[in-house]
Amino acid sequence: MALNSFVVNAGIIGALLVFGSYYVRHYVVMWRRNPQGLPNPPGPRQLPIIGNLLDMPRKHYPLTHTKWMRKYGPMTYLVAAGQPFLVINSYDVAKDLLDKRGSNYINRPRMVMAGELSGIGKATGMTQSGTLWKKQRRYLNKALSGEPIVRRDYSELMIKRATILVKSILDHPENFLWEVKKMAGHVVIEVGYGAIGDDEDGSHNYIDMQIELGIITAKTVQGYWVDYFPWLKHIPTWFPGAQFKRDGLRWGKQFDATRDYMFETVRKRMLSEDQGVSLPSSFVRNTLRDLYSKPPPDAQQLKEDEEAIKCSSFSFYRAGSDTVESVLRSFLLAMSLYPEIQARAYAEIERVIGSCRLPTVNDKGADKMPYIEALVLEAVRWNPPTGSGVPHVPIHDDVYQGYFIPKETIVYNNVWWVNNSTEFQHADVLLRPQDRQLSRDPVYYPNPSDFIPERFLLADDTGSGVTFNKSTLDPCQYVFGFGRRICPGIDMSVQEIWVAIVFILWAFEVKRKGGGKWDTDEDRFTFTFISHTKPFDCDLIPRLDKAKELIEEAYGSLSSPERRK
Ligand code: HEM
Repeated sequence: MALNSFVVNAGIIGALLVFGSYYVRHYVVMWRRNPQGLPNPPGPRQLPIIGNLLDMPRKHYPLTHTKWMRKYGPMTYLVAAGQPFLVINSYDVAKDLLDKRGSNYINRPRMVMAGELSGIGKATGMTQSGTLWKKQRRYLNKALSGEPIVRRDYSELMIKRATILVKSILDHPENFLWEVKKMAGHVVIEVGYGAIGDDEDGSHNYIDMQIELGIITAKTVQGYWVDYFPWLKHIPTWFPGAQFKRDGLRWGKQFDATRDYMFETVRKRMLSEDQGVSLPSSFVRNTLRDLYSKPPPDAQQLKEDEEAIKCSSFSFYRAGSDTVESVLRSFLLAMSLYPEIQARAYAEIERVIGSCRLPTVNDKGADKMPYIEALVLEAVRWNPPTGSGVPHVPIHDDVYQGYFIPKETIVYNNVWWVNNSTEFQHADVLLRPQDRQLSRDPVYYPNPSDFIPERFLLADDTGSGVTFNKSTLDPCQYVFGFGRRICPGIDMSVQEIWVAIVFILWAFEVKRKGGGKWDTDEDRFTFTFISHTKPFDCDLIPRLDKAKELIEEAYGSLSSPERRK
């Protein structure tokens, strides 16, 4: 008994000493770097020794960030275990800091568990700024820059994948959510690697591997003590309590093995292409071909470029699937909850495309189908996939609106907030008009929790239709992030979401099935790192026999590996 209480007391004292040393070090460093004594932005009161450790959310970040917004205004500042955090709750502040001062707010947080132990840090989105990251961005930007390039290079593939999606739902309507997940995964896998699995022995199914890695990623970013106390990563794996390290190293090996396998498979086949083996176009094949046709002057640079291609192709795989799936799930849930909106969208599809041909990307455009264009934006806004953004980190100290923001602060930007106009007026801090908020701002989006594509439309002068309303804030301006780290996949995502939505509505009527409570945002969405709808059920009822025939015909003309489901 006495020994037990000694161990407990020693543990508590040890923890207090560790926290205390971080706390003291943080304030000494701040005092030295901020000689004018400028205040930090407002935030919850910091307790001695542990700072704001108890205030830090472990889940539902966007909801907690929104609460802080009501209390502290456009910026909330916290310190936990010596690590400063800033939550931006305003579009204009995000533009000022992350866009206009983008060369400063360019880094990512040091995530010891996810980045260093588990190897996820090799993904473009986690790589710190520097030569490797710049090279990765250059390759990604070249492959994805601009709507015309996306339309030219990826439309055919997206139409093929949407055809397979509709065919799969026709065959197994009960699996519609799984089929949507697969489509989102298959598009990026095929763009990246030209195949959705290893065709030689069929033993590597890339989508299963992707789902496994997704589960691991979700575990690693949950917040481990080692993220607060990086020295913990040096404790030996056999040490009691070092399970996190054993897990991290195991997961890291799995990440590396998957990344290497997928890259090397394409590279080896590409090198034998000249001997008559033909290989489908893909990001890895095309960028490696360009690289090998004009190799850099020295072997070291060549190695760096190969590494950059390997990591950036893996980013398609990791960053471009869950996010698109999230928007498509939001769209399906909305269609089941708002049948009158679905009817309006289908009327436009029927008028422009009809039932005698498949949709094509040539049907896309605010001049051709403005309602569908608005529907896509509303699906993106309704539940932004990364509600609290992906954190940025400044490399230098900064002063903004009289507040001191230390370098290495972890900066979240909350693109979500739940509110309604009454609550807005009663907010503890009155927001100035220029501190515009994001997806749930009643000033920008009246009745923000409702799914209303019309908010992006105006009745046109002739009264015969609608035109696009350019004065409504386009959610793509914030949902895809800010500054130098902005998502390189915006055009690709918007086009892919458009193709999937049009194919689904053209082929099916989405009907609500089952009960459940779907009234509020909290009833509908998970607010996890990638926020999805909660599981829901609906019937997808085929609209027309002719549509079914056209899909069967298009599907029949695909080769067998493409049809592999
Ligand atoms: C609806 C779909 C998508 C959403 C909502 C989304 C959102 C985001 C956001 C918020 C960021 C962080 C930006 C920042 O730091 O400010 C990001 C980064 C990134 N996204 Fe996307 N994304 C989507 C689809 C895609 C696709 C299809 C790709 C694949 C090509 C992709 C590749 C990336 C990469 C590589 C980064 C890291 C960029 C960097 O750190 O330099 N994303 N995305």
